[in-house]
Amino acid sequence: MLTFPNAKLNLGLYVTARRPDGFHTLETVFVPLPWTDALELLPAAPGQPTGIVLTGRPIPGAPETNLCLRAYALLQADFPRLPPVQLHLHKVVPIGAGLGGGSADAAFALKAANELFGLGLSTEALEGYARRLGADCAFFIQNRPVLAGGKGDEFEAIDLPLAGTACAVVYPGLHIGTAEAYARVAPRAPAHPLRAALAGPIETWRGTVANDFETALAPAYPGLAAIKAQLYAAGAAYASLSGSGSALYGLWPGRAEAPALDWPAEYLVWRGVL
Ligand SMILES: C[C@](O)(CO)[C@H](O)COP(=O)(O)OP(=O)(O)OC[C@H]1O[C@@H](n2ccc(N)nc2=O)[C@H](O)[C@@H]1O
Ligand SMILES: Nc1ncnc2c1ncn2[C@@H]1O[C@H](COP(=O)(O)OP(=O)(O)OP(=O)(O)O)[C@@H](O)[C@H]1O
Repeated sequence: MLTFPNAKLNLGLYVTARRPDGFHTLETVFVPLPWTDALELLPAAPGQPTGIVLTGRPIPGAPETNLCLRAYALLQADFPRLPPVQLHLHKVVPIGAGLGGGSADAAFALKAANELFGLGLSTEALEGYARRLGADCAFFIQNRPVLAGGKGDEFEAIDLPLAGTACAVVYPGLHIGTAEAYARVAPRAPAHPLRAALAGPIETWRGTVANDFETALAPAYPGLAAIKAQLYAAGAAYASLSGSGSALYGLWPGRAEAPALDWPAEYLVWRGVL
């Protein structure tokens, strides 16, 4: 079975408190971003153990630690008759970008195994497995816009005026580790509750919708603010860091496509429509 795990963007992100277990509570909105990896899951050849072939963008760490294998191992612990599988992950989405790429791969591996082997797991059950793999991971099970609370894994539906909005995502080649980014944030209550702020036209979000990681990361990564300024200079109605960075995005409602800007050659840029 061939799937295309997509990335996500965060619209607003408030780190509201530090929890006793070291994680943080969030208020954020997740939206799917159609920048995708490719992930194939097939029964392994007879006599072969479970394995993964990795192509595309290099992934730090040993292949055995890949989140897709960890996802399949979780299912095998509860379904001992699941056969060995051969996974092929072609990595496209940048890593350490705040785009949730690794989490998406793991969630899509769970969904593919559920379907291929007829496990009959409900959406809630799949989200339960996903939560054990990463805070972001459960979002990718339903993969539709949500207002998220808790660790970023408790969801409420939200309607957003985004359909047809042109978008550019800019990854400046900096790998910002998620734990490192959280360690730099001072938790606080949101200045503007997110659901109400996002109910306004996109043009108003600049004054009302913020990502707490932007200020927290600014001293160590001064180049991020310059990218955001370039997106606004190019006419974006709204621009922000996604998640814990280092990718930033701009939104151009009512335009067929985002402008092609003159970014340094080492940057990765995705342009498309949400
Ligand atoms: C920054 C976001 O992308 C926003 O959507 C996510 O919160 C990150 O979620 P994720 O990559 O799935 O994170 P995990 O793999 O679960 O956790 C990585 C590390 O990030 C920190 N972490 C993560 C999520 C959270 N709510 N609080 C945290 O403090 C913890 O130090 C944790 O050890
Ligand atoms: N399939 C995968 N894709 C990406 N990273 C993976 C994968 N499996 C395991 N990893 C590990 O997870 C780390 C990336 O996690 P990190 O949280 O920084 O980035 P991300 O998952 O790409 O997106 P985000 O920054 O939004 O969480 C990598 O350094 C790598 O060691």
